[in-house]
Amino acid sequence: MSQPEESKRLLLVAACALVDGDGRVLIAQRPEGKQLAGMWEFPGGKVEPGETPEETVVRELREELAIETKVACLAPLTFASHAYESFNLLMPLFVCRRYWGIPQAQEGQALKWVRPNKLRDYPMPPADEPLIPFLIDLL
Ligand SMILES: Nc1nc2c([nH]c(=O)n2[C@H]2C[C@H](O)[C@@H](COP(=O)(O)OP(=O)(O)OP(=O)(O)O)O2)c(=O)[nH]1
Repeated sequence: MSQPEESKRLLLVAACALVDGDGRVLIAQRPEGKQLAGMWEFPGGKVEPGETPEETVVRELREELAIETKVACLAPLTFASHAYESFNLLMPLFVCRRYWGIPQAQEGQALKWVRPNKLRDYPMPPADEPLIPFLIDLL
């Protein structure tokens, strides 16, 4: 049964558009068995207690993609706010153009570098759709 509106929790997730030298952004496919499986998303994850969203992105890029970056290399672009059935998502989206290493999927997820105007060819979580025009404008 879905939760009543007023008891839905607010989930803070920090995500990152990693940009390469050609102005393409990296998306990752959510693995089978997870919520929203098969959808293409921006790397990131839940902000853990005591973390800033920027620290979350640095950690998640290391865990998911084995690349290193720094808080100072993250620029805020926009945010997603979406009411999912069981929680309300608030997701700042950062842009990162400076990082060390070559992204390699650490959790079996498929990865793709995509031009922002092609992002609509990939099914993304509903929260992500409003983010696409900001990336098209930027890149
Ligand atoms: N990383 C990321 N998450 C997104 C995007 N769009 C979107 O709706 N989400 C949602 C999916 C999840 O409910 C939540 C991210 O949680 P997560 O990836 O850390 O955690 P998860 O559900 O995979 O579960 P777990 O790793 O904690 O087991 O945010 C996106 O572009 N990137």
